[in-house]
Amino acid sequence: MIVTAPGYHVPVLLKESVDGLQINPEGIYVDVTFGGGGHSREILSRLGSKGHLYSFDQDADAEQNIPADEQRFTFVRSNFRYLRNWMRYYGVEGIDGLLADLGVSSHHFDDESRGFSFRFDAPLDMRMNERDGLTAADVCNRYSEEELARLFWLYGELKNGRRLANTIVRGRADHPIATVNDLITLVRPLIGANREKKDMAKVFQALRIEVNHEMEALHDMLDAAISCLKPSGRLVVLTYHSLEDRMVKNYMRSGNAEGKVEEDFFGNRLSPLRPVNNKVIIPDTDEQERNPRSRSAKLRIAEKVELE
Ligand SMILES: C[S@@+](CC[C@H](N)C(=O)[O-])C[C@H]1O[C@@H](n2cnc3c(N)ncnc32)[C@H](O)[C@@H]1O
Repeated sequence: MIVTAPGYHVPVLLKESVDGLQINPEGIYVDVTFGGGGHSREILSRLGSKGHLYSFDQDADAEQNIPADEQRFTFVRSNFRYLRNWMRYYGVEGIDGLLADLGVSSHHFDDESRGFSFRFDAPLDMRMNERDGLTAADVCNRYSEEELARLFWLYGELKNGRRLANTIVRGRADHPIATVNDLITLVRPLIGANREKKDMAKVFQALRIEVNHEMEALHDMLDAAISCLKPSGRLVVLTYHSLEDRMVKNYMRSGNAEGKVEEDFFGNRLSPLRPVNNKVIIPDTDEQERNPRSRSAKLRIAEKVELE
């Protein structure tokens, strides 16, 4: 039976993603995005007494979902970009599979106090790890117009990124941006009423990705995953926007973010990973209806190749 943390987060493509790990009951697995623990609990349900699961989350709130399974489960309160160091710390020489379910959880969007959602007024924070780094308000107040335009364009895919950036820079000169409502008041006039929800979500997504350095962390984690996986070990990744999906796709095909495939003298491909599903897996209409937050999900699976 599949058990999930009620109210915290509904896991996406739960069966398909955990099936993708091809679990060996005695193997060592890593869930780098523990959240509500839905995927972790499903992995644990398929492990025997000698298997082990290490689950990462940088957000303290996730700790409330830690299962009582000390023998087979270790929670790592850290950014997943430090995966390799943590595996070394725990004396793990190779892992049989890694699952990543990227981004934030429903808990983040539903928490009225953390500034992830434009539905609630709160300090404009958006840090998953509240112990570290710039808040979204700091980004809005300190970044240059050029830097703001780049992040709205790149991480929000907003065509009017330049105008948004210019409006923020002019607005903050009168009144520093501190809260969700400060930001909404400034940018709302630039967003068409018929697209308000969609475009506001993109503005917030862009800031969240920047605040949490999500692309850089993903890059570092994928490099670390390649070096930690045993031959035939599985890499399973769920993404929610096109930039991160492109990076995952490139890594799975070529072992690097650029998608550049190295070849040996004879023209054989030298990629450390082999995609298992050439066609991306997405939630069916039933899951999309049950869980609207699954709508943008894309699942990719790859296997570590033993290079000679
Ligand atoms: C989409 S949720 C995962 C939900 C989980 N699969 C479940 O079934 O409940 C993503 C989680 O990963 C965490 N996270 C995102 N980026 C992270 C990073 N770079 N390092 C550690 N945790 C991260 C977030 O705090 C969030 O709790």
